[in-house]
Amino acid sequence: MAVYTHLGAEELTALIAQYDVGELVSAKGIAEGVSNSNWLIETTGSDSASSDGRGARFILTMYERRIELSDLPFFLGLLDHLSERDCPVPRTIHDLEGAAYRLLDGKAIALIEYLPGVSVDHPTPGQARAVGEALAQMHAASQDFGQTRANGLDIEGSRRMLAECGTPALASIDPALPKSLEIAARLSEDWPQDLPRAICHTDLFPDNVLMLGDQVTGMIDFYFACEDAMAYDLAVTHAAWCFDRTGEQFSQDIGAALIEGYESLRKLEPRERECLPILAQGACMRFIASRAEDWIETPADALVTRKDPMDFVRRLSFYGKAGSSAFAPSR
Ligand SMILES: Nc1ncnc2c1ncn2[C@@H]1O[C@H](COP(=O)(O)OP(=O)(O)O)[C@@H](O)[C@H]1O
Ligand SMILES: N[C@@H](CCOP(=O)(O)O)C(=O)O
Repeated sequence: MAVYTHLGAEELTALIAQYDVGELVSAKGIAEGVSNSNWLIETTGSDSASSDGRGARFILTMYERRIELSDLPFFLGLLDHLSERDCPVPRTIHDLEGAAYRLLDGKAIALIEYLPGVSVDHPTPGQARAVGEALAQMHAASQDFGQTRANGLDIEGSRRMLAECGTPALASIDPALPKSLEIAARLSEDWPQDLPRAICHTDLFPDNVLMLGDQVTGMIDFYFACEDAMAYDLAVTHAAWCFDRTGEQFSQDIGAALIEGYESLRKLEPRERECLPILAQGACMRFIASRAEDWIETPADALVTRKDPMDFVRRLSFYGKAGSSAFAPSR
């Protein structure tokens, strides 16, 4: 689930009245997601690409965890920048005073364009190809964004987050988990610093991509977006799309299609290709760290499905053993 905060009908009606989107018709809490509270909002207005004669639909997001208020102009401005450049990204709906976000009881909220599509559980090579292409399009479109944000969960940030969990707490999740600390230290020492950069999504999992058939209709959840190496973003997406949920089964075909789609718009430099194995291991480390921290900090009775860090320990081990063969074209 991800509705952490209850908003009453009166509160929602008053909130929607602050936007030029018509009157509130309905608001339904959205179960998916883990970080923020989200509602699907319907209004009497028609100011939305998704309007189908029944009114207009929007996503209302209340920012709950891991998001600094000072980063919101970057995230919401990025949505507008990318959607203006025809990337499949929802735009931010600004309020009557032009503000991209508002505060409600001390929490930030934003109204976001609703995009059609569904998240796939078992992607096909055609879908992976489209995702690779959409990622490359986003990297190109972000070049003139003009704002930047550091990656707080880069390899050193991930190593620190994991270390702060403490060995006993990590071992209580799984006895094999503390070993990741040593690997994180090694990756941090060897991390490449010379790769071409752009604004990256850094969390482009299947549940953050909306699709209709083989078409990407929406890339959402840009709340980890930051400046980093473009090949790192591709490596994150590879780790997120090319395995079954638990990380036991790797699909060479999905990986090859993803990279082929990316390279149809932006060819990787030889140095970027050479670094893919270490970048993918760093990507796994980032999700091991955040999942371990969430696992330890989430109360056992919270209505949130905790994600297992071991799913990414398995991927990490795969990338460590496979090296560059994990990124080879399909046979
Ligand atoms: N712009 C959008 N258009 C359509 N559905 C969306 C949009 N944004 C979010 N959603 C829906 O809300 C769910 C949760 O959103 P997400 O941003 O991933 O939340 P969280 O940050 O909590 O992970 C998504 O899985 C999707 O179903
Ligand atoms: N994709 C990450 C978790 C981040 O959560 P999101 O719902 O905000 O995408 C993971 O799988 O660990």
